[in-house]
Amino acid sequence: MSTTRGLEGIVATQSSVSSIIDDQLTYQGYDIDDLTENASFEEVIYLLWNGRLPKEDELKTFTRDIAENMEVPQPIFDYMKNYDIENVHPMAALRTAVSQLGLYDDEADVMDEAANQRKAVRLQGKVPGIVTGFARIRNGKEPIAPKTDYSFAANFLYMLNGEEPDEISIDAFNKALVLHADHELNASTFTARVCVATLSDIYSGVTAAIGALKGPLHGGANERVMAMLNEIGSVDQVEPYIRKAFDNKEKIMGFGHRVYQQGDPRAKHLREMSHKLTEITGESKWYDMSMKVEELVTNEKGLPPNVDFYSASVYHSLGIDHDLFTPIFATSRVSGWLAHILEQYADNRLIRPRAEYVGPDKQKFIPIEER
Ligand SMILES: CC(=O)SCCNC(=O)CCNC(=O)[C@H](O)C(C)(C)COP(=O)(O)OP(=O)(O)OC[C@H]1O[C@@H](n2cnc3c(N)ncnc32)[C@H](O)[C@@H]1OP(=O)(O)O
Ligand SMILES: O=C([O-])CC(=O)C(=O)O
Repeated sequence: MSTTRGLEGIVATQSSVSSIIDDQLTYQGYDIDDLTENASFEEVIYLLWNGRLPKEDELKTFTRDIAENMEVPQPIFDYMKNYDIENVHPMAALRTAVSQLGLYDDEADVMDEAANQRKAVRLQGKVPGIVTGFARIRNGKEPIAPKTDYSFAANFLYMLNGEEPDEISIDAFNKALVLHADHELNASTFTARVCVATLSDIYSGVTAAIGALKGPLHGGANERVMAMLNEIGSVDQVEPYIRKAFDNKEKIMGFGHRVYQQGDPRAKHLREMSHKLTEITGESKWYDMSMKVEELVTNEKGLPPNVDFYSASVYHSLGIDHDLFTPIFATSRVSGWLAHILEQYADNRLIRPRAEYVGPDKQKFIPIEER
């Protein structure tokens, strides 16, 4: 038996949802650059779940269908109100709430394809309300009901702030959602597929995936990027901070990637958005500091930024609390998880690899009083 640490380079399944080939990311064959410039997030969800772009009437119906499924069951909000909420991370709250959603869905364990498609719409619709509802409840405010004539991106910002969002913010948020929607067999997507390959339900699969995304080596890095920028404080402090981190062999959050060799194709879009948005807010320092960090880490360690690096200053510029960055990643990625879950169900086989045993051999049981 031979093992590959972290399953690096192992091809564990076939998938037609998204691909990374020669450092280029595509969803169902459409280049991410093209989709980021031109597509709404709803169009991308439809594409991921159906394998093709929607026609005009299909998109209208689908967009409305998701918006009409955004209301979160009140008991989930009531439960949040009983948390020791100041000590609850929003990713933990999201993980718990998605698990609870299964309790309020009569079809949770109905496994036919049509029921799974309906559950996918219900789940995708409710994640924004959970994230924004939690953010409001912890600030002593009531959750805000979605507007059925708003887009997904507009509804998220509206439910978060209780104000009609401006076009620049909606466009930036929509682009961020498109960029984060899917990413081949990343850790959280693999987790979702392993879970549902036992023929467990969609809510279990997405709950497991949220748990995997939460970690700092995966989606949890974006929140930590902002913490690092905050700690650095100003452009002239970037170099001493990063050199000290190098000396201490610390990982710089938002850099490196298991698959990309030359760089993450999503980062350039987020870099550009960060530039534009920080100019608008009059806080270019976040962009300038990020550029300086990138210059040092890329030149000296050969590590380019990944999707989590510039998304931090983008979300900060949209006025979003830093611990909501990873839940926003999840709000988008749930579309990819669901696409992979549906694909797994359509041609399922239990995922059960082997472990090479390296523990002690031929042990003999010793009675407790003799140990
Ligand atoms: C959406 C996403 O999930 S994107 C990734 C988000 N995560 C981060 O940004 C966290 C920081 N980055 C990392 O920890 C890694 O680059 C990962 C987790 C993304 C990829 O991990 P792996 O493919 O397992 O690479 P691994 O951690 O083995 O790193 C290989 C080498 O590069 C170094 N390295 C990798 N990333 C970094 C980093 N961000 N800062 C400093 N050094 C790094 C490692 O220390 C290691 O060096 P060594 O060989 O001298 O020990
Ligand atoms: O693919 C990965 O390993 C992590 C990543 O970039 C993502 O999930 O978007």
